[in-house]
Amino acid sequence: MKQSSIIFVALDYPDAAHAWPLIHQLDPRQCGLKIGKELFTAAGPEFVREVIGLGFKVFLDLKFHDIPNTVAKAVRAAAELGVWMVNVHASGGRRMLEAAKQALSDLEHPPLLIAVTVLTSMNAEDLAEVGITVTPAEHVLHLAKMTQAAGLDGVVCSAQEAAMIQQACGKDFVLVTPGIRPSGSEQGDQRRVMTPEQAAQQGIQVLVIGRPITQAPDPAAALTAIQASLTT
Ligand SMILES: O=c1ccn([C@@H]2O[C@H](COP(=O)(O)O)[C@@H](O)[C@H]2O)c(=O)[nH]1
Repeated sequence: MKQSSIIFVALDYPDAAHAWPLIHQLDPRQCGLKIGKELFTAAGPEFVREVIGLGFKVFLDLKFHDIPNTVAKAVRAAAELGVWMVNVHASGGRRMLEAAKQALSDLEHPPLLIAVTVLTSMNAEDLAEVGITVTPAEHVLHLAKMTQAAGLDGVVCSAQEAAMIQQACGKDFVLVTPGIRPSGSEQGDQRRVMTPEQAAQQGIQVLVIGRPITQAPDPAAALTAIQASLTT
């Protein structure tokens, strides 16, 4: 049986004041919250603690990408905030991934540590421009295998790559998929996309959804409709 997917709402808002109206309409038993670079830079760690205090699982999506020592310290600081999941860029390399993992090794309840493979906004042309001439899927698979070998819990990828990664890394390896677009919704800057229904059918553990919810006239209703579509 496929396990059920949990939706993390990407709170891509300019500050806490813009985020709270939606948060107050959400139920921590129904969804998690993703706090990324924009909101974290504006609202800071105290906002993260407040949201966790309300009972929400928080995915701190800061995509650390730096030298191993710096990333290890950043991941540790994120864990001490009490977040449920934190991420780094797999392209930081094996030693960076291992240092990040090691930084959490003495914690009784460490957050899930995952690595971004290829951003869902990138297609083959984008990759070629940065000197990567294999297909996005090939590069994703390479980075996913390296991430698993370094001991991390999973990867961020497109839902389009889920089956391939599950086959190579097993079903317990956590897949986190942004680039989720209900049919008819705007793709925007995303390039490797899939509908929520198709993604949920793949047994993906975490679906990250931002603008299709946050830019909807009634964001809470948009989330409810997407959740309902996953179970029908
Ligand atoms: O490869 C990646 C990694 C992270 N993201 C983040 O997910 C959300 C997606 O938002 P949408 O509005 O649904 O496009 C956003 O916060 C990104 O920073 C990603 O899209 N792709």
